[in-house]
Amino acid sequence: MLPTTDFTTTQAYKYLTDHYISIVSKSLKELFDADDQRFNKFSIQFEDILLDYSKNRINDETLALLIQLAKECSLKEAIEAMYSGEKINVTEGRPVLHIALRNRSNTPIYVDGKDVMPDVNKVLDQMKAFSEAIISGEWKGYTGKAITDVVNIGIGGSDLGPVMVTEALKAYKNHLNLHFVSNVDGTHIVETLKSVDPETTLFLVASKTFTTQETMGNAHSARDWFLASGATEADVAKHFAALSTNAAAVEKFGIDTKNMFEFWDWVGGRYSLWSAIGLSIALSIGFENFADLLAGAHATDNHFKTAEFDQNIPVIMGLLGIWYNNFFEAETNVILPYDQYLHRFSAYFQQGDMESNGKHVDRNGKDVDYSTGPIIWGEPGTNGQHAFYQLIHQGTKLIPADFIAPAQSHNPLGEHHNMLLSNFFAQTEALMNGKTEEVVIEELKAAGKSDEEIAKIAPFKVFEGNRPTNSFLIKKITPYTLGALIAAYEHKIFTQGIIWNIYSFDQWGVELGKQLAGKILPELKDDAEISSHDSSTNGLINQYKAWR
Ligand SMILES: O=P(O)(O)OC[C@H]1O[C@H](O)[C@H](O)[C@@H](O)[C@@H]1O
Repeated sequence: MLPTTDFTTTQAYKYLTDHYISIVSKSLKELFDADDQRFNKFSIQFEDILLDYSKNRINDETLALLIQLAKECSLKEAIEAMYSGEKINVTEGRPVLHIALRNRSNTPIYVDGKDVMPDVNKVLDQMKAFSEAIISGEWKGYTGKAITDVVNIGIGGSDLGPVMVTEALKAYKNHLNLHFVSNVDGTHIVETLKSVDPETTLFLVASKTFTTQETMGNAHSARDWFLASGATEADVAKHFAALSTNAAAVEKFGIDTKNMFEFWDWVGGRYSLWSAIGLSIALSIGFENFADLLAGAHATDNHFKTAEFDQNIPVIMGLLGIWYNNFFEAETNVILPYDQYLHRFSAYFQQGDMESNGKHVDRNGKDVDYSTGPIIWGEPGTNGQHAFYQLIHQGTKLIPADFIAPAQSHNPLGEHHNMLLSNFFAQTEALMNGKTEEVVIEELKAAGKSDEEIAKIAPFKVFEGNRPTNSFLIKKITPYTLGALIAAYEHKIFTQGIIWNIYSFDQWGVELGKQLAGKILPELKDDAEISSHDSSTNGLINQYKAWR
């Protein structure tokens, strides 16, 4: 079972509270001046990933105390509990085993006394055979033509992972055109169907529960569109496959269970890209590349389980996040990939992190009196620099930032990659060092400004710096390194959830809105005036009825 320690009652937390006072008065620049070994000390290389975390507001003592905190919160035991298939998702009564989906060494993992690996491998074999048949053109649509387009219909965890990874690995893409429909807004499916041909399109209905309103709505509309093209019910089997844990609902929908790719309730939706939900990834980049993605994640799983905490990338990421969240009172964490292919990476971890650790009740069922999961956001560099970096550099909020960049580009083009990386290096340096008033004055003098002009403008040009960053330099974004990176972020979330003493693998907070939407939907059927809600909701519904 997971520990239930309140981390604010640990010795380490008390020491960290005092230690914070000594660190907060020091600038990063001073910390670097005081220790020429910072980079060597505070960086970790794992496989082809280098994490430099030296530009954080820490010193040796901070790190030692944070590691002590992890130990006092029994992080090691919690990792063991997850990996051994204990039902650590207590509120849903399930184990948490996305690690089993990428367990390429096939060591047995038991759930209720049964090794899950044979079933995992069976579905992987099914995905391999299916994706190869589609990619090679051996699989034919109902008029005998090969498949050219794949439409994944899913939302949340059944959409964001496949979207993020297929975009991130576009350089490995084959001839198939991938489309993703998630929003219940009819625009999404209508616009997608405009660009595909029913004779050559494969629909993947991706839903863990196979009850999600949006996905079921879109899947029904896709099937209606398919049948309206002249295809028959018998043709559905050639054009629809299901990725789900719910065989009964798949059958009820009319998808042949031969075309169903199964996964299990111990896979959380936001951790499911490694499961059958990743079929669109395997179709887009081929099964071997998908297997490499799993292998990269497996390498990180082993690293997380076995590396000492001071050499453990997910543990360090998690602890630094706690340092800022709970001592510096930072509210957000920005993720900034300097790689256009990674443009959905931050959006993916908005769900991964915020749905996991956006909780205010601890594992004892009590309200917490400390801050838990941060707000995750971000966009690729360099675009973000020209949009919101102003606030990161000169705003009033402390925003710890993760910078991610590949050393090798898939698209070497003239000086582009050096230009991109020069920005990547420059930003973390600028955030750390800032720019003093003296330097600003020097610059203005050199530009020929008068003393009066300088006095007027100088304050606005000062950067206080001292803004913390992590830098991930990755040799190249390959399926393997991407798998390793995603898994590192996943385990960072786990680390933080354990220390905050919350359950990271349920998501009750998304239910209320769904329930209420279910009540309101029948009220929208006719034009009768509504008075069953508060005045705001009534007013909005009635105006909607008047205008529609
Ligand atoms: O895969 P599904 O069962 O369709 O669920 C799709 C998504 O919807 C839910 O509301 C959850 O918040 C997500 O965690 C989940 O990924």
